[in-house]
This record gives sequence, C-alpha cells and structure tokens, in this order.
Amino acid sequence: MPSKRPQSPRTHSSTHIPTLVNNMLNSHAQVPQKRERDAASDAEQSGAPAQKATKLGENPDAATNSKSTKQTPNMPKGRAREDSVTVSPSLLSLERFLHLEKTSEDKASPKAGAKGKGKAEATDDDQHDNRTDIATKSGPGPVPWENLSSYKTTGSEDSSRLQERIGDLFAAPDDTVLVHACNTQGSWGAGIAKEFRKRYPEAFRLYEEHCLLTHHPRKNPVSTGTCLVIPPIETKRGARRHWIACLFTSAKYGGNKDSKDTILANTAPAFKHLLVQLNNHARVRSIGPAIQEVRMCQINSGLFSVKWDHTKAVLEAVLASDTGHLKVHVYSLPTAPSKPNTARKGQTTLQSFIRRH
Ligand SMILES: Nc1ncnc2c1ncn2[C@@H]1O[C@H](COP(=O)(O)OP(=O)(O)OC[C@H]2O[C@H](OP(=O)(O)O)[C@H](O)[C@@H]2O)[C@@H](O)[C@H]1O
Repeated sequence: MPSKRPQSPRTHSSTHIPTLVNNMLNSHAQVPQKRERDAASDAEQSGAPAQKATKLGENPDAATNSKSTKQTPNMPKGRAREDSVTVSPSLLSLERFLHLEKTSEDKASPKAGAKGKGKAEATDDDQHDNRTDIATKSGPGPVPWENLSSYKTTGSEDSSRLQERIGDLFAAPDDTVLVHACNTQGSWGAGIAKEFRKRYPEAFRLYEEHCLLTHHPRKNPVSTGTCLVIPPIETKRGARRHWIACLFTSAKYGGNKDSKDTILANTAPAFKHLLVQLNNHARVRSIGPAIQEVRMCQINSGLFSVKWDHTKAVLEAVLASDTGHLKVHVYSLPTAPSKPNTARKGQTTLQSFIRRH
C-alpha cells in the first residue's frame, strides 16, 4: 500500500518567480558546478572511469585510456578519424563527478551495497523511509507555482533559447542530446522512458548502474535536482549517435512520485546541471564531435502530471540565467485534430455519430 508522503519541510513565500528560480539555482546547482571543476582538474589522475566505460560498452575500443585517440562505439569509421576523438575526458569528468558525488555521500551515509542489490529490495516501507531521506536532500522545496503565469520571458519565439516544435523526439540527427525526466530508482518502466529503454539499451544500463550500483535507491539514492549525461554509446548496428540526458526531477515514480511542486523545484537545478555539463563539453570538446542540438520532450507533463507551462517557465528562467548559447528544442507529438462538436445539447458525440451512420 502506498505510504503517505511527508510534506516537504520548507516552503517559499516569495512570489517573484525569476528571483525564486535564481535562488534555487544558486543554492542547489553549485555543487555539480564545483564537482565539474574538480572533475576537470582531477580527470587525468584516475583511470577508473575509462575502465568503467569499457565495461559498459561492448566495443572494447570505446574507452581504453584517457590519452589515446579512439572511436566512439557507433561512430562511422571515416568520421572517427576526421573528428579524432580523444577518449573520454568528458565522460571522465562525468564519471569523475559521479565518483565525487558518491564519495561525498558515502561520508554521510553507510556505504551502499553495490552489486546484487537493487530495486527489488525497496519495499513500501523502505520507500517511505527513503522518501523521507530524499525530501531532505532534494531541491529547495515547494514553490508557489500558481504564480508562474505572472512570469513571462522576454524576446520573440525565434530569439528564445527554448523553442517548441511538433514532431518525434527520437527522429533527431546524430550528435543530438535527447533529454527526458527520470526517477532515481533505476526504472524506465513506462511512458517515453520505456521507449528510451527500448531504443538505447546501453544508455539504460548506464542509468541503471548510476541509480542501483553507484548509488543505492534506499541507502544512498541519486540526488534529485541532478542530471546524468550519457554520451553516445549504443553499439547496435545503425544506431544514431545520440546523447541521453536524464533529469532527475522525482525521486520515485508511479503513486510514490514526488509532489508537483517538488518536481518543479527539482527541475531547475537538474536542468542547470545539464547546461553546465553541455557548456563544459562545448568548451573542452574532448569526446567527439560538437553537440548539434538539444531536444527534449515536454518533460514532467505525462506520468509526472506537472503542467507543461509550469515546467516550461522554470526551464526558461534557467536558460535566462545561463551564459551558454545552446538552444533547446522541445518536441511534442502531434495531436489528432478535434472535430467540431455537432451534437445537440444533451446528446453525446457517440450518439450523434450513430444517428448519422
Ligand atoms: N516520441 C515522442 N516525441 C515527443 N514527445 C513524446 C514522445 N513520446 C512521448 N512523448 C511525450 O513526452 C512527455 C513526457 O511523458 P512521460 O509521461 O513519459 O514522462 P514524464 O516526464 O511525465 O514522467 C517521467 C516518468 O515516467 C516514466 O515512467 P515510470 O514513472 O517510471 O513508470 C519514467 O520512468 C519517469 O519516472 C509527454 O508529454 C508525452 O506525450
């Protein structure tokens, strides 16, 4: 039986959304930034991340040591030489970040049981305990999102860094980052996440490892408000060279998902964390070709039940405070055009359809 979720201990009283979002970003997203900096300076010192990449990718050439020039697993051969991919500093810094995150969290909590422990162990009671833990480490707490309508970004649609398109998220060219919202439990079990799992099994394996092995869903969960960026690693023939970005906007899923306010509060730092990593990649560009496009679905708006307009306002506020230049294209599937309702008062559309035929 789902446990009653505790209320988040903190609330915001301010009504100025841009300021609120900035406060959220400043208070919550600096840790990843610092980790990124540390990661960059420490990247040369550790061979572990490259080994990990080797283990995850089926192509042993995908990552060997940080000094050699290699081809990413699904990169066409000619292209590999042309781009002269130096192995993994970006992946290294990502993995290094993950390692640092784990190390700092390990200090605060008992060491996570690694292999052999997984989501099957998380009972409802465990989940309840876990949720309480997570509430204290999540984003800065609920925000009065009903005031979001008072916040409008400046600039035309064309100059906005967040642009909405109709179409399939997955029909994206190589070197596109596909962004979606995730839980921290290692599950891509429904909605668009399930589709990601089907199309990007290697990326799923990395996400799962991040949630279940590097972290532990109960004892040492992934922090909400962070983002896992997975470089193109699919080895399947014909696979697109897509990056996958997992925004951890809710600790759990289904009936135990976070409240809408908490999901929104987590979205800002998670998205900021994504931009930090992508900007860093654009600057250092040490793992293959430049990222051409960032695409996301209308995150949080399906199974997480958050109104898209609310999430969009958060994303725009984050972009407004970001110094990078990447644009984000939000793709949504076309909806079937609705026919005008010709039914008479008191008559259902089905009834009128039956009469007509
Ligand atoms: N091909 C396509 N192109 C473009 N847009 C597409 C599309 N296919 C679907 N969409 C739309 O993409 C939006 C998000 O839709 P979703 O409901 O999946 O995601 P969400 O962000 O609300 O929630 C995340 C949790 O849902 C999952 O399932 P579990 O909770 O694990 O069971 C995960 O694991 C997470 O935890 C909706 O607007 C869909 O119409």
